[in-house]
Amino acid sequence: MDLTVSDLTIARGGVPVLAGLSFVLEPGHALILRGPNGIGKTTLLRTIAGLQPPVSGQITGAQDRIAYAAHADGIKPTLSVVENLRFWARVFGAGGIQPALEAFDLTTLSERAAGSLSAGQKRRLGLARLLVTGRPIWVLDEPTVSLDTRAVAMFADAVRAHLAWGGSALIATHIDLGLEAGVLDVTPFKASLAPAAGANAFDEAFL
Ligand SMILES: Nc1ncnc2c1ncn2[C@@H]1O[C@H](COP(=O)(O)OP(=O)(O)OP(=O)(O)O)[C@@H](O)[C@H]1O
Repeated sequence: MDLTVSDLTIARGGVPVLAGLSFVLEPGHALILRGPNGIGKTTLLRTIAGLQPPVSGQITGAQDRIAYAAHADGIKPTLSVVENLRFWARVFGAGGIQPALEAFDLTTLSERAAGSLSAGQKRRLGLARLLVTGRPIWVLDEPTVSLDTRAVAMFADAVRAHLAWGGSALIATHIDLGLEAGVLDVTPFKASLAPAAGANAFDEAFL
């Protein structure tokens, strides 16, 4: 099933950031989300993931089908690497823990407390989590932060395998992942700014 976004307007802190955005993401395809800092990429991904409502417009095909990886890794520091994956597999009712460990070269770290991992290792665990969700649409916000060249290649391989399985991915990134993917540049959808008072509003829900 496609993920379809129609005439979407989104806001952050009460200020519209993007307006009139429409696109379709089909199974087996990836879209790279591009645009300058602060334009609203994270806001768009959060809206598609259902963490905030749109101001207007429609999102269809997203319900219970999205695995979202935000800037934060979302890992449980006191659980081991393998316990983290078991936890997420149980939350999503899926599995495939061993392949997830292997895909991100985490097998030798599987009994380590996640809180004791390096930043790049934590990021690999956060991404391995995607594989145990069983969810078809990956929505990823700067997934390669802290990753070295080898880990970026592991991640790109995992995305390719996901697409080959019939999944899809929407990825905000500033680097070239070497994927066959479309580009969604949101720069033309920048909304005109609301009055200055609105622009200063702080939205705690984003923390
Ligand atoms: N907690 C907040 N409350 C209100 N406004 C915020 C908050 N956090 C960010 N903003 C503003 O919302 C706008 C959109 O931010 P967003 O994080 O979606 O941009 P982005 O395109 O993902 O940026 P980047 O490339 O820097 O990650 C920016 O102008 C930002 O200053």
